[in-house]
Parts: sequence; C-alpha cells; structure tokens
Amino acid sequence: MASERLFEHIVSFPDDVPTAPLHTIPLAGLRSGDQDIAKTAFAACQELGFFLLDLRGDSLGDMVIEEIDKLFDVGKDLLNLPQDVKEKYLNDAPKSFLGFKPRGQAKIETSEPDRFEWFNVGQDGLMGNTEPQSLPPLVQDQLSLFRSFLGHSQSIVGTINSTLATQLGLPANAFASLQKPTEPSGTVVRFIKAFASPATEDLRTSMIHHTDFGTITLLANILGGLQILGPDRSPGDKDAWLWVRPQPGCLIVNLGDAMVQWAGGLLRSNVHRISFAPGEQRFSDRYSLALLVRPEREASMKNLTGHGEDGEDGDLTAWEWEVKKAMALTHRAAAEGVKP
Ligand SMILES: O=C(O)CCC(=O)C(=O)O
Ligand SMILES: [Fe+2]
Repeated sequence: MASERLFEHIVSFPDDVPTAPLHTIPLAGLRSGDQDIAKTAFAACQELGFFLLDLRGDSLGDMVIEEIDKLFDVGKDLLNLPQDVKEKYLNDAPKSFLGFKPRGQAKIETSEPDRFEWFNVGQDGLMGNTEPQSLPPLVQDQLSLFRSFLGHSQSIVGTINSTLATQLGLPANAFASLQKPTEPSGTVVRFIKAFASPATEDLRTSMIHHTDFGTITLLANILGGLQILGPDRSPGDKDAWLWVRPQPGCLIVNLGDAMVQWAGGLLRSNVHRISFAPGEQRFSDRYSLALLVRPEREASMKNLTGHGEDGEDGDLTAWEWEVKKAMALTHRAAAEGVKP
C-alpha cells in the first residue's frame, strides 16, 4: 500500500461497516525466515487466501512503498487522460488484456454495466520477453520506475512463493520456478479507476465478483471498495461481503486459481469484487494498483502436492488452462446474461 502520506488527505474509512479479519504479516519477518510468521502466512492462505503484508521497516518493503506512491501519481494521470487518447491503447479482449479497458465494457451481477476502467502494462514488454507494448508517453517516461517496482515486487512474490512451498513440504522453488519473470506470461501491472458513486443508482458493484486467475496478486489501494466474500457464503447474500480496510504501508496479498491448482486445493483463492466505496468515501474516484502474477505460459498445471484430484487440467500448460477457464467464464456469463 501507499505510504501514510497518501492517506492524509482522504475521507477516512468508516468504522461501522463489517471488515474482513485479515492477518497482518510483516515482510521483514517473512524475509528473515521467521517460522511463526511463515506459519501464520500459510494459515491465512489456506483459510481466506487474503492477508495484509506490512512493508514497513524492511529495506525492500520501504523501497516498494516509495515506488507505489510514485506509481499512484502515474496511474491517476494515465486514467485521467482524455478518452480519445486512452482509446488509442484499447485492449483486444479476450485475446489480450494489455492496455486500456473502458468503463462499461463488462457487466456486473445485475447485467448493468461495470463502473471501472483499467490499464494493464504487461511484464513481458517491460522485461523484453516480447515486443514492447504500445504505451502513452507518460508511461514511457517512467519505464525505469515500472521496471524497478516490478523487480522489487517480484522479489516479494518470490518470498511468498518459497514460504508457501516450504510450508507445503515442497522444494522452496517449486512455485517460483513456474512463474519466472523472464519467461512469457500474462503477468501485468494494473491501474484501476473505480468511479465515484454520488447517485443512488451508483450504489452497486464496480467490478463483478471473481477469483484471480493467476498465482499471487499484490494490491495497493487507499480508498475502500474491495470486498471479500465470507468463506462458504453465496455472492447473492448481501450480508456475506466483508470490506477490506486499506492500511498505510501494507499491501493486500491474495492468491489466485493457479496456485490452488498447483497446491491440489490446499490453498485458497477467495471470491472478491470492487463495490462502491463505503461511507463518505463514495464521493471520490478510487484508484488502485496491482501486480497480478500469472504462471509462465508453458508451465505445467500439474498438482504438485499429491493431495486431492489432479484432474485433466494437470495435463495442460498454463496458457491452455487460462484459455479453458476464460472460455468457461464466457459460457457461464452468456448463460447468466452477464459478460465478464
Ligand atoms: O482494486 C481492487 O481493490 C481489486 C482489483 C481486483 O480484484 C482485480 O483487478 O482483480
Ligand atoms: Fe481480483
């Protein structure tokens, strides 16, 4: 998450909404191999699949906080470019999610249009794994910041990966070796703008409920809006949603479906969504920044743990598996009258 500085001038998160009981894991403790901290992180990834990672007081973490502060400014400028400029970088969904997604391109649960924009900057272009992505000058001017943030945050992802693999009794590099940043993948740095909700008809979902496809997501936001579905609850139950209270200096970490597949179901990817922001925060536009890590395209999706069913998905590469999941989502959405 961003530093305290970015939290100074916002309307505060209300105290009277139900919040998710997230563990706070100090990055310094994870990086130094503290066993109690590793066990708590593992338990959080089994129970809820979400935790807060406190970056403060760790040399790597402190650099990431500074980079996030700077990237928040870039993200705001980027998503506040004139519409016709942003549309020069339109994504080619579902073939590619790189670039700009306009507001209302997808639907929410009620079939109404969504209320957010995003701009995805692919790791592959930044790392030189593929041709560079076409990007607006204000991003081009900051490529060294993007690369530095990517390197540092991938190092944090590496620590989480090795902690979880070790706790599962696997070799420490079991997960990391399937998602090397130097190999082609769908990994992106994502900027999101979820629009303010001043009117009564705005008091609905911004981004439809989903689980992340990939392995690990690192998320920074300042205003509330992210909600997690209580485990074993139904998305249609309005009391089942718990708000995540953004904390200065902390990242929100959550696991995606690929991690669950590799772990034979021993880890959890939890359903979440972006709602309108709580309390008085709903009158402001909400910006968030995420690193969404995906497996290498050619990685095997085989269950590494021997726990649970391997299923036919174990024979697929990550790329084939992602295409299969995207198709299933599209079919389900068509059947439900909802476009993802
Ligand atoms: O902005 C947020 O808080 C969540 C975004 C999210 O869930 C996603 O991009 O997958
Ligand atoms: Fe997500």
